[in-house]
Amino acid sequence: MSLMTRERPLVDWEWLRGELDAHGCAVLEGLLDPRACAALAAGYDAEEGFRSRVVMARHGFGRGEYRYFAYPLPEPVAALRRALYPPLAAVANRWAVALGQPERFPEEHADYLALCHRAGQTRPTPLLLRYDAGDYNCLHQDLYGELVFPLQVAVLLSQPGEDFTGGEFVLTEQRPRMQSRAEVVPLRQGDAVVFPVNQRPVRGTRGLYRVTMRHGVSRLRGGRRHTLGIIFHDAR
Ligand SMILES: O=C(O)CCC(=O)C(=O)O
Ligand SMILES: [Fe+2]
Repeated sequence: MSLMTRERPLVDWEWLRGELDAHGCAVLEGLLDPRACAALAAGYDAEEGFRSRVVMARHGFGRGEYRYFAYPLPEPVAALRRALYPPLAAVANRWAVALGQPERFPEEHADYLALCHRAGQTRPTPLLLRYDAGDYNCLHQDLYGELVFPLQVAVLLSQPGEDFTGGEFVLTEQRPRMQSRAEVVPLRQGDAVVFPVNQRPVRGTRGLYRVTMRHGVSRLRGGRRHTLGIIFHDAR
């Protein structure tokens, strides 16, 4: 999949960088078309292609379930992971400099994965999530080892209002010695939200400071909601 057509870039990376710096998150509208969304969501029930299934209530993660894809990832998922990584790595590197962190991220995802694999993080992290009425996802961070790529993406595969109600994507930002700030991200089917895994730099009146981010999903009031999660580091 190419995120750039000759006529029009599918993603305005300049704009995205500005949104991420200013607000910590950004929405890529219509990243997947409804057919691609439906095909991915229907794949949730496939017998093969996944390495594990997690029932959230069993772990205190919330209510609902998810499945981690196995390698090789389905082509649309692999293509998205590959295509979204380079521009996000540029943001990640700027953030690392701003936060005074020593790590730098290679330009290509294959090279970053090689680092993960060398560090023993070899299991794929892209996942499909499924929520039914009453389900929710507690605020969390998707950390799976020492190596953390600081941005991740979630694509809403279902149509709000039609397939489900409630179930909003929520981000919280915990500021040092201050009260936390919440953000609800409105998404339509096929929209992707880009957000920080763990921390991000915020420009305050007295310089840069570091905030801790968490994400989750509010309770579904009805219907069924599927999401595709794209995390760029692999898991131990
Ligand atoms: O279902 C959602 O919108 C959130 C999914 C999630 O937690 C993730 O992709 O890491
Ligand atoms: Fe998550």
